[in-house]
Amino acid sequence: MALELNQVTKKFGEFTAVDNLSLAIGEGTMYGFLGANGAGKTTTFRMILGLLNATEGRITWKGQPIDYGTSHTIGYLPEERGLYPKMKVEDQLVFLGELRGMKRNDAKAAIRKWLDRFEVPQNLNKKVEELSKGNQQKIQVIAALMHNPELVILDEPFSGLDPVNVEMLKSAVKEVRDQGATIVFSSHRMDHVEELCEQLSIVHKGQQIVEGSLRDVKRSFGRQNVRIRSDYDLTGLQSVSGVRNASYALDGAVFQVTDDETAHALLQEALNAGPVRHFSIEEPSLQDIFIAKVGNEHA
Ligand SMILES: Nc1ncnc2c1ncn2[C@@H]1O[C@H](COP(=O)(O)OP(=O)(O)OP(=O)(O)O)[C@@H](O)[C@H]1O
Repeated sequence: MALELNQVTKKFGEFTAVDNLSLAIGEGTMYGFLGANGAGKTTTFRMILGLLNATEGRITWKGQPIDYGTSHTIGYLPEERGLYPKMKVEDQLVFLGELRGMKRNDAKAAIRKWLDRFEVPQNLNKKVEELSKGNQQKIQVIAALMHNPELVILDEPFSGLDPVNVEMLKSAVKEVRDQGATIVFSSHRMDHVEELCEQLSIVHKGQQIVEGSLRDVKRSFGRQNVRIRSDYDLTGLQSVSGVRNASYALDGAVFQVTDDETAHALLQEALNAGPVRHFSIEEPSLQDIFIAKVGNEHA
């Protein structure tokens, strides 16, 4: 495994922010790190990067602890974005690239390539404070990727981006992964994680409560969704035995069930109410799993 966390704990005084966390992340994979606010994601990232010391446990990248010597092979998008508002985009990125061991001309070429890629070449000589929040975010993403890092850690990379920019960033991140980088990112958006990640963890109050491949996580959840569309009243169906949860929309309802018999009983009841326009049994979404595991109050 490329990145390994072995029984890592972080305490701030008496408070345990990360509790006995173990992760094994394969080289060239994309890993989703999920959790509600305060779950311990940023603290974990800071420990991986060596910005915080773990209270207990061991963290290695390709078998070695991450330190100053390896830091140029790592790209980090921090949650609290930290650009200098008065500095021009190019000067700022050249400075950050040089800090990561790039030659000036290589940095300049990479900056132009990435600004084109993110469709903002006109921002090269603008001050950061002149840019919109989303465009500042693109600059910070470029700072994390421009030196072709082997390990990329992205803390909430999609927050604050509009849907077009989200797609642009997703495809850039996939490309970086396809070129061999290992990518770990946190997100509150389950759909992004479903789309991008082979493996994932859900942490809750510092503890890992779910871990594995997307497929295994879904299978082991043991529930499926029954979707029914009908113009007739379906509200009585939530009392069908075996229904765990029901949500209603204008054109129908979704019921969480644990077995096929309940699904068929739901179909029968719906047909008793009137014609059914759509019936399907679907695997649970990551959102369903997150809410069931972490609780509605954090969704
Ligand atoms: N330096 C610190 N001193 C004391 N407590 C801290 C410190 N840094 C983080 N914490 C606490 O540790 C817990 C985990 O915080 P962390 O920032 O890692 O959560 P997170 O999962 O990244 O949350 P979010 O999704 O809101 O960014 C929180 O309760 C936070 O208040």
